[in-house]
Amino acid sequence: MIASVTLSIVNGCFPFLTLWISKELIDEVTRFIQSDTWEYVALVWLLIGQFSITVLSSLSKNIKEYLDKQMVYKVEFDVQHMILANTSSVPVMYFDLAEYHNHLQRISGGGSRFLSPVRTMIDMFEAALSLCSYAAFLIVIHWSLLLVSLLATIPIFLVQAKYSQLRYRLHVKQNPVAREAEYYKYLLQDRTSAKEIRLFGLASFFLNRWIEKFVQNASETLRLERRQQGAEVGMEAVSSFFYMGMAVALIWLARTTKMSIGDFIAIIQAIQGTQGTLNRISTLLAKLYEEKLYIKDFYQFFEIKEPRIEINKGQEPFPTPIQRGITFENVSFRYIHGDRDVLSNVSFHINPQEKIAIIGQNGSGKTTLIKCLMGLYPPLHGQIKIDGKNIYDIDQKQLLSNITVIFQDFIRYHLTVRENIAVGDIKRMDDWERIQAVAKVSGTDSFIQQFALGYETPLGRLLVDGEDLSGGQWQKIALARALFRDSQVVILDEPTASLDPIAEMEIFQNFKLLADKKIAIFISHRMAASRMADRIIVMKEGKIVEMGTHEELMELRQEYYHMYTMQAQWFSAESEYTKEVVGWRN
Ligand SMILES: Nc1ncnc2c1ncn2[C@@H]1O[C@H](COP(=O)(O)OP(=O)(O)OP(=O)(O)O)[C@@H](O)[C@H]1O
Repeated sequence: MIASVTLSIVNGCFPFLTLWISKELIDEVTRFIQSDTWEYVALVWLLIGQFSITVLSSLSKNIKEYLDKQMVYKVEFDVQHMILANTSSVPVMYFDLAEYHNHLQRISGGGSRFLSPVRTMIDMFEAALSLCSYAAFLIVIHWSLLLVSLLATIPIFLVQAKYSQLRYRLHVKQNPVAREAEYYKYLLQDRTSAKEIRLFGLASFFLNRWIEKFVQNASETLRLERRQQGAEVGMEAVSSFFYMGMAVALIWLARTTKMSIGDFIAIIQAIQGTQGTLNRISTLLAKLYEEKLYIKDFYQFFEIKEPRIEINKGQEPFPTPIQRGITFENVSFRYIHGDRDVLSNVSFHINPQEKIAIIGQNGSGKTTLIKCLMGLYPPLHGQIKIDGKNIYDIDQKQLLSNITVIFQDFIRYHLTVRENIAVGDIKRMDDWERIQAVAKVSGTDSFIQQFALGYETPLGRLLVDGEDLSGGQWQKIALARALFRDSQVVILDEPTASLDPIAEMEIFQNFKLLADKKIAIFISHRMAASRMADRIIVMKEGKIVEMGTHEELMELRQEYYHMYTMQAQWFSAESEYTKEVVGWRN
């Protein structure tokens, strides 16, 4: 930036130098033509001088242009890097906060916000230079001329500063509406939503929503703009009034003193020049003020501290191998904006190498329980312990690397098959043998062999030649990824929801093998799968209502029994359900 500013000052000198050397050259050429002698040394030097100035001027201009571009990239890089470093490391709970997303969107304008004040300051520097020369001229005539010129600018500056602040406040207020508009735009542009938008004929519905939100923001902005323009006209009238007073005073001076017409015109021009420059400085100052607000907002984003979000600062190592197991002690949890406990007083213990199934109706808190175990969501009350150590005392990296989870909404990475599996343990990216082994166990290998590029086939539609997979095939890839990571605890949240019955059967047959010597937790709505577990936890409305083996729970004849028999009845020709459903056909 310093180099760029220096070069703009240097560039400003070149026109004077060019003018001067052209004048000298013309004089020298005239003298040379009229002279009888061949004295050409001075002429040659002047030509060399002109050549050098042209080259140097071009060099300096182009270096400055390059430096400016480099500055844009550097600032853009730093800004984006800071944002990405933040979004990829803040506690996951921040993503549940709408304010976080609003703030993120406000600052995502990029590096231009940072470069703009730099340009404004350079402009101000130039304006200040010309102001100095006008001011010097006016002070020589009378100091009051400069004072009145300064006073005349104050109203305009005040209006501009006020509206800069109003514009910033409006921007903050409009942010949620802008995000909403963005969402409707996304729905209308996104590949995955394209089918359903057409199926339900939602295009004009979302388009109208987008128009509504867009127009709402645009009309508010324009209303403010109109008010500002009106206020500026008023303030300019006030300034002109000052200047008119000065003009009258000058006319009176011209009449009563010996001021020449030339002096009078020069003073009027100096006053006009001062007025113009001061107005420009005032506009630039207001702009700088507005830019300051945005930059402050940018830095505030990185200082957000949500008191309700506990940061995991544990240092202790993860117990390896786990010897006593995992314990939930009276754990209660509530989402940050929630008004009820999603988990309440949950207590249970999992022994080393035990296989646990968690079942329960939709929304009963199964996934939330897993998110708490991973240390992503701190309990409101109670503790989660592994071998007696509170998970918040364990180093977070170690905790996460010892727990593998496949969530229902796992990521479908637009990477190659090999990379999709290997991201499960990025350090072992090149462990070919293991990649192939887990691909075989998860059932991925059989369909990968059909692709010409095999494991190097890009998946998804982002890359050229990318292959898209079916829901079940993606799920197999996710399963392979989880297996690739050799952790002590494996958690599968609805692992087989998209799998066909044969694949599901295979996965469950392999499950004991896959999770051998590990603690395994799986959440499933397929009641039959829960029979594989050593113990079953039944959840209802955030509480554990039953716990035991399949046989024990069946004997209890309560929640589990009802859920199990209800599903089993679908397959029994004698059951009431089957008779009713078959009855629909008749
Ligand atoms: N990020 C969140 N913010 C606020 N509430 C949430 C959030 N995630 C889940 N919930 C609420 O917490 C409750 C439990 O959700 P959870 O996902 O744990 O249920 P689940 O038992 O896994 O359900 P399913 O069987 O449908 O997957 C639900 O009522 C849901 O509305």
